[in-house]
Amino acid sequence: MTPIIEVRNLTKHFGKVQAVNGLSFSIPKGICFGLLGPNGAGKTTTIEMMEGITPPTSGDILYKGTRKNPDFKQEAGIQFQSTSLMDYLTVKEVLQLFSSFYTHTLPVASLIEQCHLADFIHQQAAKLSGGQKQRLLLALALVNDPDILFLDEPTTGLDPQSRRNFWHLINNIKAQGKTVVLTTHYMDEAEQLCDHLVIVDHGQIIAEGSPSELLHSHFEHVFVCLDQQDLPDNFVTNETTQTSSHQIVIESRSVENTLQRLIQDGARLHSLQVRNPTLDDLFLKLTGHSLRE
Ligand SMILES: Nc1ncnc2c1ncn2[C@@H]1O[C@H](COP(=O)(O)OP(=O)(O)OP(=O)(O)O)[C@@H](O)[C@H]1O
Repeated sequence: MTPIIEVRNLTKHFGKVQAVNGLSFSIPKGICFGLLGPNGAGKTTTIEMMEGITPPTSGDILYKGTRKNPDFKQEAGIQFQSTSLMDYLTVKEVLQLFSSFYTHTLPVASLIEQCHLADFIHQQAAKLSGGQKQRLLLALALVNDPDILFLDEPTTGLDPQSRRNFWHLINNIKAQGKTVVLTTHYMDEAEQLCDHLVIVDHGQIIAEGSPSELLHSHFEHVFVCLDQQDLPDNFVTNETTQTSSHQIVIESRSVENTLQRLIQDGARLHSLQVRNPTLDDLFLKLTGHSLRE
């Protein structure tokens, strides 16, 4: 089946800065596709080129198999990283205003219900909390009932509860068969929402696949973590260890064997944690630095 978006050898220079450096990927219809990378990796520039906001320096972007598809503007919904709203309008008035820009729209009542806006429809946009504003921006991106929804770092700055609420809304949108393209630097967001991920650093793809494929193909072990002070001075292991601040992280292929040896060697286990590798660990392994740096 023709991908809904296909990107070929995309580059973008801003003067001497090479923001995007030869990206190629395809987005099948109906999935949640994520661009994951640290600040400055080129995510916003890439999504804005797909949205048609920023012209590429070189490369091609095909929508439903063609370069210039006149339907794109009617069929795409965009939530920018930051948007200025008419602060003196109420939530309902903003929704009505944006609806007037399109010929085909979803009923305002349905947007209010889908994005959980009912409790503050008469509130001025300026008075919304961070989470409420993001839900309004999501509703505005859905006004034209888009086939494809672009979300640029949609939960940056939100508290954990608001982020989870937002993820719930995105999963409902996915369940309607819409394609979602999002950028994020949160590995948990990528793991929760994305069916397929492209991990970018310095404008280039460093890994690609579903979150579970990526983790299974790069890691055969789990992490056994202990406070440094709980290990005996003479502790030696043939497993790979990393030290992060005051913690020792042992890459263990058998938790049972690692624990047995720790006990034999007289380690104290009260700070023990066993955890699976994350996308942040993968990023660290591939680039030598953390997603959060
Ligand atoms: N309009 C511009 N003019 C000059 N440089 C730019 C411009 N837009 C982006 N850049 C540079 O291009 C690089 C990629 O920026 P981009 O915003 O795409 O990264 P990002 O991954 O989205 O980061 P963030 O998560 O911080 O938004 C950065 O070095 C940035 O400074």
